[in-house]
Amino acid sequence: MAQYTRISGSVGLITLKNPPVNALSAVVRQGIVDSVERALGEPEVKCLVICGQSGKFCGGADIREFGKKMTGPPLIPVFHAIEAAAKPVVAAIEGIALGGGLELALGCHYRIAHSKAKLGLPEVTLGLLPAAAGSQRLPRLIGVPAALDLITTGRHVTAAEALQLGIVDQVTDHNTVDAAVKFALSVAGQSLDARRISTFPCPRLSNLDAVFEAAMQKVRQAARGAIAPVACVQAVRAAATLPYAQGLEREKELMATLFTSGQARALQYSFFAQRAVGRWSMPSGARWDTSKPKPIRKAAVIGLGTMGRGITVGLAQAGLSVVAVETQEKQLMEAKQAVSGMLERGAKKRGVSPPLGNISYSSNIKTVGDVDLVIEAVFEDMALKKEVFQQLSAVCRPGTFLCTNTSGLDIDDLASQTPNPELVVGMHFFAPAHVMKLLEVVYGPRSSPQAVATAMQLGKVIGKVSVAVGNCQGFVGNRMLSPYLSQANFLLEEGATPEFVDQVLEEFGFAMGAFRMSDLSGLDVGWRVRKAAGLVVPGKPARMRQGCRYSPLGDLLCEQGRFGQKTGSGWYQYDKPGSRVAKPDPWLHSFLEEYRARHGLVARRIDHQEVLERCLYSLINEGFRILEEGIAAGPEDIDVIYVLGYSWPRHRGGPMFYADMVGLTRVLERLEFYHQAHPDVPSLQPCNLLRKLVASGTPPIHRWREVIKKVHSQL
Ligand SMILES: CC/C=C\C/C=C/C(=O)SCCNC(=O)CCNC(=O)[C@H](O)C(C)(C)COP(=O)(O)OP(=O)(O)OC[C@H]1O[C@@H](n2cnc3c(N)ncnc32)[C@H](O)[C@@H]1OP(=O)(O)O
Repeated sequence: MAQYTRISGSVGLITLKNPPVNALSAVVRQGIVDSVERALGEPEVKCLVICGQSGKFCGGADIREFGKKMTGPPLIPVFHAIEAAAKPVVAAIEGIALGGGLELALGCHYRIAHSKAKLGLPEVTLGLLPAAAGSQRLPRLIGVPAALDLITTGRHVTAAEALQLGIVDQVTDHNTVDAAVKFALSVAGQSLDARRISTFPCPRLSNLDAVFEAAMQKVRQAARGAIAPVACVQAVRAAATLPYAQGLEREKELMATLFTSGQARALQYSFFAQRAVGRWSMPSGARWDTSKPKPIRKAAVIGLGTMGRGITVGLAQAGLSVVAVETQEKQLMEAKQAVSGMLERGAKKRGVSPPLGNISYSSNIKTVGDVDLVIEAVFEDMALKKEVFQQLSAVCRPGTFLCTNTSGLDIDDLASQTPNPELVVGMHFFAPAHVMKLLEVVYGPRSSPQAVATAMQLGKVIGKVSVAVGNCQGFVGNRMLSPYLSQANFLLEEGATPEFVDQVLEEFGFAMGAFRMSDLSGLDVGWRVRKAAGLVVPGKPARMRQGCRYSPLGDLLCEQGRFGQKTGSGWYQYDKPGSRVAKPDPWLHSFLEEYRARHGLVARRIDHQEVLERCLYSLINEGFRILEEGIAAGPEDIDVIYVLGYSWPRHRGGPMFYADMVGLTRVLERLEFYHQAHPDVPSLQPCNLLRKLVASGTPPIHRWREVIKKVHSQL
C-alpha cells in the first residue's frame, strides 16, 4: 500500500509500504494515485514528499506480477500525474531506487538521496527495458551517453555518482525524509515548468549516429544473443530523435516484444532462482531455516596456489582475519606479494584502503590452532589432501570446521581422515576465486547441518551465491560437464572440427565453446582426473572403456605436451604460451584425419542441430540424474551453478530451464534418438526422472519438485 500522512502542517508525505523492497504492486500504484489526488485537493498542502518504509525507497515494478493478469493503474499515467502536479513533489531516496522505483523518482520534480543509496535501471537484467518512461526521461535528464551506459548495463550507481550525473539534486548523510521535507518547503510555490523532465529536449549530440552505432556494436558483442540490451539502445535512440510522446510509443512497442519473450522469462526465473538457492535443504531433512550457522571471525587457508590466493583475498576483503599457510618459504613469499597486489588493486577500484593487516602469513600449519574454520586449497591430489586433513585434525581446536576446496574429490573420503567428520564440508570455489560469484558447498553423508549452514553463511559474507549440493564425482557442475565434453570429443571423431563445435556453442550463448574452454582450463587437468580414474591405460582398446565408448583424443594431445593456452597449443594453436588468441591449427586437423583413418572412422557432415542437441541434452540428462539422486535439491540449484560458474547464457535461464523451454518430450525424444544411434554412450540414455516427468504430463519447472519427491519416496 501507500500511506498518506501530513507533516509540518503543509507537507503531504506518501510512504510506500510493501515489504521487503516496496515494489510497485497494483495496491501500491493505486495507493500513490489516491494519495497524490488527496494531497493536491488539500489546500493546506503546499508540497509532497514520496518515500519508502524501512529505509528502502523502491525496488521497482513487482516482478512477481509479471506474466499475470494486469490489475490496478499502469505505471506511466501514475508517473505523469505526479509530474503534472501543480505542487512540488520530492522523492526521498533511501536504500534503493531501482527500475520503476527510479522511474517514479524521475516523475517527481526533485530527488534527494541518502549518501548510501543505490540507484539504477536494472530492467535489462530481467530481459526488459525501463518502460515506465525511464528510457525517455533519463536521456533527457543526463544526456544520451550516460543514459545508454546505465540502461544497457543495468548497473547501480552510488548517490555520489547520481549527483555527479545529475540524476539527483542533493545528497544527504542525515535523515533523508527530513531533508526532503525541508527541501520541499523551500521550493513550495516556485514554478515547476523547468522541473518536468518529459518536457526537456534531449541534449543534442553532433555525432548521434556514431554514438548509437558504437553502442549497438558494444551491446551486440557483450549480449551473446540477448535481445533486451539491443531494445534498450533502440529506446534511447527514440528519446534522442523523437518528441517525448512518440518516444513513449516506441518504448511501449519495444517493451511489448520483450515482455512476453522467452528471454525475459528466463532472466526473471534466474533472478528468483539465485535467491531460492539460499533456502537450501538436504535429503536428511536439514534445512536453511532450522540449521544455525556459527559465526566465523578467523579463518585459515592452506595452500597458496592460484585458488588459495583468491580465497585469501575474498576472506580478507570481507573483513575476516586470515591465517594464510604455505609450507614452502619461497612460494609463501611469492604468494604474499601476489595477494597484497590483488588486495591493493581491488581497494583502489573501490576507493578504500587495502585490508593487508587482516592476513598473517605462515609456513607452519600449527599456526592455525585458534581459527574457527579452515579452507584447505592444496593441489588436487587425494593423498596430499588426506595428509593435510590429518595434520589439521591434530592442530585445530575442537569444533573447527574443516573445508576443502576441491573440484570433485570425495568429501566423505577426506572426512574419514578426521575424528569429527561432521565438521567437514567441501567449498568448491571457481577461478578466479575472489571474482567468481559461485560457490558449491558440498555436504558428505556425515556433514552436520551446522557445518553446511556455516559454509553457506560464510559464502554469503564473502559475496558469493552459494549452492548446497551432495557429494559425488564432480559434484553438480563438473559432473554435468563430463558428458558434454565427451560429446564434443565424439563429434570430432565423427567429422566435426573444434572450431565448428565451438562456433555452435558460442552462438548459443556460451562465452566459450567446449574446446576453447578446455584450452583455457588446461587439458592436463582432465587428463589427471582420467588417469586417476584408471581410464588412461596404455594397451587398452583405444575407443572403449568398461564397455562404453571413450575418446582418447584429449589424452593423445596431452601426450604431445599440448595442454592448451599455457603451452601454446591444445585444441587450437596460440602465438606463444599464455596467449589467449585461439587460432585454428592445421596440425590438429591432420591429426584428426589420421586418427579417423587409423580407427576406420569416416568423417560425415555434422550440422548445427546435432552439435547443440548432443552436447546440451547429454548435459541436461545428467542434470536430471543429479535431481533423481538428490544431489541437487531442485532445478534452480543446477541452473544457478551453470549460469554463474559455467557461462551458461543467463538469458536462457540454465540447462534445466532450457529443457523446460524446449519441452521435456522433445528432449526425451532426441535423447532416445541419439542413444539408439550410439548405444555405447550411456549418458545419452534418457534417465528415469526425465521419463517420469514426461509420463506425468511434463509439468512446468516450478512443479518438478513434486515429481522428484515422488521418485525419492519410491526409492
Ligand atoms: C510493467 C512495468 C514495466 C516496466 C517498468 C519497470 C520495470 C521494473 O521495475 S522491473 C524491476 C526492476 N527492479 C529490479 O530489478 C530490482 C530487483 N531487486 C534487486 O536487485 C534486489 O532484490 C534488491 C537490490 C532490491 C535488494 O537486494 P537484497 O537486499 O540482497 O535482497 P534480495 O535480493 O534477497 O531481495 C529480497 C526479496 O525481495 C524480492 N524482490 C526484490 N525486488 C523485487 C521486485 N522488484 N519485485 C518483487 N520482488 C522483489 C526478492 O525476490 C527477495 O524475495 P525472495 O527471497 O522471496 O525471492
